[in-house]
Amino acid sequence: MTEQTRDPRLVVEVLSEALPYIQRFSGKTVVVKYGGNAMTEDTLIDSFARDMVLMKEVGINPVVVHGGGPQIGELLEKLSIESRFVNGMRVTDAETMDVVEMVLGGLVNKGIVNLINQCGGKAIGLTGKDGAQIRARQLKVEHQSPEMTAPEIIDIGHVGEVEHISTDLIEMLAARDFIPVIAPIGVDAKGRSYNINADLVAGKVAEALDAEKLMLLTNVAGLMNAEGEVLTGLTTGQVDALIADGTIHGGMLPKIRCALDAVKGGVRSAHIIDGRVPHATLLEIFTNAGVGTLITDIPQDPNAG
Ligand SMILES: Nc1ncnc2c1ncn2[C@@H]1O[C@H](COP(=O)(O)OP(=O)(O)O)[C@@H](O)[C@H]1O
Ligand SMILES: CC(=O)N[C@@H](CCC(=O)OP(=O)(O)O)C(=O)O
Repeated sequence: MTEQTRDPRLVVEVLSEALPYIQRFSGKTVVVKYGGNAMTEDTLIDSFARDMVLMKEVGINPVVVHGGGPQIGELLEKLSIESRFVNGMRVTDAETMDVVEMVLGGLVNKGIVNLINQCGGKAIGLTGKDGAQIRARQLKVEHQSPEMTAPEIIDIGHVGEVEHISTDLIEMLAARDFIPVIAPIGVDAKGRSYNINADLVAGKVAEALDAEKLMLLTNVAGLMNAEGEVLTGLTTGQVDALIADGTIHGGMLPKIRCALDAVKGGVRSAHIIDGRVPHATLLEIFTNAGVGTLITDIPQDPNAG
């Protein structure tokens, strides 16, 4: 429907319906993880940027943590650098780390910042190196292939896990009406850079900020079972079983783990939602429509002791 044909009474009704949600979330922090797979269409990126600005305008504090896996893959391919993943993590040698830092900290980060600013917001782009806000250490990955009897610990290079998040820089910016946009690059005490999965960073940032919500935007309708049905309200035991039988694999592994960890760490709710749906984040915050997979708290497994 065009602006001219839209019934003004409907617009006012919709605005009025959003009032209780605006009141409920005003002053609260919402961490939005914007995945590289959800950034594929210009109109969707634009609607995402508008949503962040609208949230800020109604008094919510959005903090964006972005990915960019496909964009890193594209540049690596152009440079003829091979890339592979173990347990959803990119094996990152020194050469790959340089590309990761260029793509995430440069192209992708500044692209999102620019779009939010074009929509009338005040976005500031940062990596975890700014203010040393994402302290990281090397991630040791446990890997087991079918032919192995026991898992082995393997070194996948400059891949990090979050040791500590300093929130002062984010809080200072948010208090001055800026929207922080954070690239998932960490740094250790010796100044070494780490490539960290963006879901893991988003989860830790949400915990450190004591966020109301963590929204993980991706390119699927939510966490799905083998039949393709969206699952919601799962127990940790059910998640473990879905991982063991291979239903949850690849990029969904870090996503579900960080959602569970975030709610365990005090974030009120975590959502895995479809970034291909226009205005997915607003639908989640301002309406009753359930979008994607919701994780509120960790229900007790019936068989847990
Ligand atoms: N059980 C599952 N339900 C939904 N998606 C799954 C599942 N297991 C694996 N996936 C994969 O996880 C992908 C999302 O993770 P990822 O590619 O890292 O996205 P993003 O870039 O948004 O972080 C989906 O596109 C899908 O291919
Ligand atoms: C260690 C690791 O795998 N890091 C990711 C960082 C980007 C990311 O997480 O991007 P998406 O959210 O778009 O998947 C990578 O190199 O692709």
